[in-house]
Amino acid sequence: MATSKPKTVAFLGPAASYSHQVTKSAFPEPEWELKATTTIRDVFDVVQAGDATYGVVPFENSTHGTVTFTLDCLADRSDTYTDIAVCSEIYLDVHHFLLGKIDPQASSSSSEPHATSEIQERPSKPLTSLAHIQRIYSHPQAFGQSGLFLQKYLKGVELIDVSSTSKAAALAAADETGTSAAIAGEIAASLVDGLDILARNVEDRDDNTTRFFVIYRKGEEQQLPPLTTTRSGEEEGKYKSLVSFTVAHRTPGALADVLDCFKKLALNLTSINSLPSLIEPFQYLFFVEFEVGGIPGADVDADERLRNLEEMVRGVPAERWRFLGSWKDMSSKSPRM
Ligand SMILES: O=C(O)C(=O)Cc1ccccc1
Repeated sequence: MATSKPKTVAFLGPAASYSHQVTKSAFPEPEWELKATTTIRDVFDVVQAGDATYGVVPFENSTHGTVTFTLDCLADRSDTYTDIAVCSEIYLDVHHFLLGKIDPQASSSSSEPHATSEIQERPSKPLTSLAHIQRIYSHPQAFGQSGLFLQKYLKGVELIDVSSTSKAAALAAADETGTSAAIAGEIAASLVDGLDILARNVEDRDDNTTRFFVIYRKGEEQQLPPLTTTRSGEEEGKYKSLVSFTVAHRTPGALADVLDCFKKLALNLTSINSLPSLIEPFQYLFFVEFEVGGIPGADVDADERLRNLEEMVRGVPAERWRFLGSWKDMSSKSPRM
């Protein structure tokens, strides 16, 4: 079958978001055409519609936890994304900056040079006075990862959630009063005109890391995305899979019975999440991510383990069981930067 479609990858934009940074590193241009969307849901829509071969979405952060917008789309409680699955993961070290305009009233003595010591003090000190800042824009994840800094230096200042950190940077730059700031990445500071760096590394922890998923449409001829380089250079393959399901709401031990299937098949769990099922109040849809060992689709043992799991959970039973993909474990790896 001839494929005339351009190789497009959708990501949460605008340019200079963390999603853009990670997408560029894994899907270099001009080989890949990158398509910025306004929301995470748009990424799912574009991939489901077949208008992009892949989509890149943030899934979880080491400091602040699951990105609920992404989990909500994966939950797909209205059966809109029935063809979407995860085929890859990418880890990104995330260091946030406070960007805005330096207060022209601030005396120059208040602007301390930034000490680049090896062990950074947390929360890090602002580079200049922040007394003029009245509002801060950012993605809710970035606010959640920078709580110590905000609490110490910007207590009581209005925090405004927006769709991405790069959108936040654009909004702060557009405020001519100079009283708005954004929490965004260093790349936003250089790509968005008219912003000064007011503070560096405002994240609560130095090891702040976000894991992104690469999604695709099942059944499409899948050209695997380019492999990311490894921190240690090794290419040994452990694979992970993700499933979602509900269990009988009023049966004691129903969730334990499903989890017991993973135990019996020696499938090590790597994450568990839940969201309201929207079937009835306080019933939950569960997401279980687990190690499968070899390459699903190419390794007989891995395929058999997945088949056995599917069979076993049917007898327990798990309801609304959905297989959301398998991919190579990149937890010790980073994208090309
Ligand atoms: O808003 C962005 O830049 C994103 O790509 C989402 C996000 C926000 C905070 C940390 C990592 C990803």
